[in-house]
Amino acid sequence: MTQRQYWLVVPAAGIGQRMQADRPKQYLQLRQRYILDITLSRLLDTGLFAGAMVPLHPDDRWFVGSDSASDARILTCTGGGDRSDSVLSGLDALAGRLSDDDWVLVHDVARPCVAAEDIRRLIVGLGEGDIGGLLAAPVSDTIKRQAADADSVSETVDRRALWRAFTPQQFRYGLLRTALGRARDRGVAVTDESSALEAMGYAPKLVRGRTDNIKITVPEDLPLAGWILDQLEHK
Ligand SMILES: Nc1ccn([C@@H]2O[C@H](COP(=O)(O)OP(=O)(O)OP(=O)(O)O)[C@@H](O)[C@H]2O)c(=O)n1
Ligand SMILES: C[C@](O)(CO)[C@H](O)COP(=O)(O)O
Repeated sequence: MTQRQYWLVVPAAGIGQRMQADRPKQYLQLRQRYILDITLSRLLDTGLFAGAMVPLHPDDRWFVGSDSASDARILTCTGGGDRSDSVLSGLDALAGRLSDDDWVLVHDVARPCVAAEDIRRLIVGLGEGDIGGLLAAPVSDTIKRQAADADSVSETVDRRALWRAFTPQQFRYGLLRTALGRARDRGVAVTDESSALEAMGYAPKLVRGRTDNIKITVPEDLPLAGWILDQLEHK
């Protein structure tokens, strides 16, 4: 049987508007390291991947000074206007290195607390026959739908079948490239890879992941991520 390669695409072309910092959030520091360097080393140190493609903002001036810039396992390309454009640019830039059946794991650069055990659970949980899937966790809060005035509750939503989508999200290279290309061509907005596959009628697999795999989004997430990393590294 052919041994399939596993590659990473780590979109890092965002500007971090909600973080309100003086630079994109992936270049803020946690324990004297860029978030980008922490995320990439936690992924690559698993030893599971052939390499990582990292789409960057066209005006990025920080990557060149990062530890990752001198890591031969890491390639870069220019990202796009939204996350899905950046991921598609990354997949396009990998053309010729992967065959359609190789696996790609897409992981937000803004999720540095990803645990190696979660990555392994995702890869093992998706059999060779599967189209792919994602790390996710069942919603645990009571969920409200806002009313038209945006200030009050219209209803409480039944949460029993609701999951929060995380990354990594793992799909076959060829199918993911096709799905994201179609979503773009049809003007379908997709905020994750699974949505692009769902739009083609596929049902990606949900693999339960750790809820401390947070996406650093707003300022209060930064100290929380530092604390989570301390716990993960002292286990
Ligand atoms: N055009 C874009 C937008 C986002 N991303 C990446 O997609 C991931 C998730 O996006 P998000 O957390 O929303 O990051 P930002 O877009 O940077 O944040 P904001 O929405 O607050 O501006 C991040 O790793 C981000 O760098 C990207 O590669 N290209
Ligand atoms: C991919 C993702 O992190 C899954 O939760 C999320 O969809 C990214 O969304 P954002 O709109 O870019 O924050």
